[in-house]
Amino acid sequence: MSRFRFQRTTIQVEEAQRAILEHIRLQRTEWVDLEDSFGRRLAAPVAADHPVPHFRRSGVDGYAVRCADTAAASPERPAVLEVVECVTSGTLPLRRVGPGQAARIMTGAVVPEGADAVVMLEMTAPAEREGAVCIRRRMADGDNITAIGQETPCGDILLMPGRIIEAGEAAILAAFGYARVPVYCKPRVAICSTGSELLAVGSPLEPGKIRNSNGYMLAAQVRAAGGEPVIMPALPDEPELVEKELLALMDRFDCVVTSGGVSVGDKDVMASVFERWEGRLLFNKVAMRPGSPTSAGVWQGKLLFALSGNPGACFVGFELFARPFLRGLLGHPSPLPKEAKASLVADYSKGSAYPRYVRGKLETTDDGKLQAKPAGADKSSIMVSIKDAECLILIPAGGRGAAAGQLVCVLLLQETK
Ligand SMILES: Nc1nc2c(c(=O)[nH]1)N[C@H]1C(S)=C(S)[C@@H](COP(=O)(O)OP(=O)(O)OC[C@H]3O[C@@H](n4cnc5c(N)ncnc54)[C@H](O)[C@@H]3O)O[C@H]1N2
Ligand code: MOO
Ligand SMILES: [Mg+2]
Repeated sequence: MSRFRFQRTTIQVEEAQRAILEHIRLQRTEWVDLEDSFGRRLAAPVAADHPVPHFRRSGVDGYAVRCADTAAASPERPAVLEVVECVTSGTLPLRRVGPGQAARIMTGAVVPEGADAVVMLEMTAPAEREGAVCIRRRMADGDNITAIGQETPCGDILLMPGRIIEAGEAAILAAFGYARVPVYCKPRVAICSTGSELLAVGSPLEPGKIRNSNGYMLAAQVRAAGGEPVIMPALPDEPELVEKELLALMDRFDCVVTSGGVSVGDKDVMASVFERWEGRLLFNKVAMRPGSPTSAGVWQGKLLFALSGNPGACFVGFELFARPFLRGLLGHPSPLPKEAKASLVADYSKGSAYPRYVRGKLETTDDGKLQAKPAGADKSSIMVSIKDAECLILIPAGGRGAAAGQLVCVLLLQETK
C-alpha cells in the first residue's frame, strides 16, 4: 500500500521543466553602480544613443591626407605634402587639409575635414623641406579611417534585457555612459537541508551522522545561477516542524530549495509535507536517474524545490529544475541547460528504465570534435566526484546504456549569456 494520499505519477523531465517554467515571474529591478553589475543580468535594453565612432577616427599614427595627392606616390617617387598641424587624441583639428597638404595625426584622433585617408607613419619619411612629409605609397579613399557609425549606428539595440554583464557588456555600458545599470534583483533563495543525521559544518563527526554538504553545494549552485543563497540550519525529520519552517521561509524568500526526505522512507519528511500542506504539488516523481523522487510545489505563487538528499541527485535536480527557474526570474532568454552533442569516450554500460544524467568531463579532440567522458564514480550517493562535473551526459533510457563513440547529448553546466 502506498503511504501517499496521491499515487506518485512519473512525468518526463521536459514536462517537469515546463511545469516549473510556467511559474516564472520576472524579478523586481534595481540600479547598481556599473562596477557592481558584473555577473548580474540587465533589466532593460541598451540602445546606441550615438553612433560609434561619433567622429571620423584615425586607426593609425601617421598623416591625414587627400588620397588624390598620393595617386602617383611610390617609395622611389614619394608625394611631398605640406604638414599644416598635429592632431592628437582628444583634441580637435583646427585646419582643413587642402590639396598638397597633410596633418600629422595620432591613433584615435579626429580626422580633419578635407582628408580622406590616413597614411601609417612607417609609409612616410621626413622631407628635405622643413614642415613637409614624404608619402611613399598610394592611398585609397577611406584608408585607415573609421567612418562615423561604422562600428554601430545610432539607434542599434546592443544588449537585450536578461543578458549577463561580462567584460564585453561592461565595455558597452561604459561607452554609452551607464555609470549606473538597471539589473534584475537577485532572487533570494532559502536553502533548507532536512535530515536528523545532519551536523553543522563546524561540528565534529558523531557516529551515524554526517556534515551537511548539500546545503553548501546548493548555495554555490544558487550563486552561480545569479541568486542570493541563504543557508538555513538543517531541520530534523519532523513533518510538522519542517512544514511550519518551510511556509515561513516561503513567505520571506523568493523561493525555497530543500534537500532530503523526498523518497519513501519512514522519515522522509518532505513527502509528508506535500501530503499535508495547502500548496499545490507540481510533481513528485520524474523519469530520471539520479533524482527520480525530485519534487516541486507552489504555495502562494512561490516555488518549493524538494531535491533528493543523495548528493548526486540533489546536484542534478538543481541543475535541471531550480537553475532554469532562477535564470528565468532573471530574464535569461533561454533558461534551460544549454545542450551540445558529444561523442562518448568509453562505454557506459549501466542501463536504466529512465534517462540517466551522468556527471561528465568534456574534451575537444585535435580535429575539433567534442568528447564526453564520465567524471568518476557516478552513484547518486557519491559526493566527491561532483566537483569534476563539467556537463551532464544524457544516457537515453534503455537496457544497454550507451557505447563508446556514440553521439550523446550533453548539458553544459557553466552559466550562459
Ligand atoms: N525503498 C526505496 N528507497 C529509496 C528509493 C526508492 O525508490 N525506494 N529511492 C532512492 C533514491 S533513487 C533516492 S535519490 C533517495 C532519495 O532520498 P531522500 O531524498 O529521501 O533523501 P534522504 O533519505 O533524506 O537521504 C538520502 C541520502 O542522502 C544523505 N543526505 C541527505 N541530506 C544530506 C545533506 N544535506 N548533505 C549530505 N548528504 C545528505 C542522507 O544521509 C542519505 O544517505 O532514496 C533512495 N531510497
Ligand atoms: O533517484 Mo536516486 O537519485 O537514483 O539515487
Ligand atoms: Mg529518504
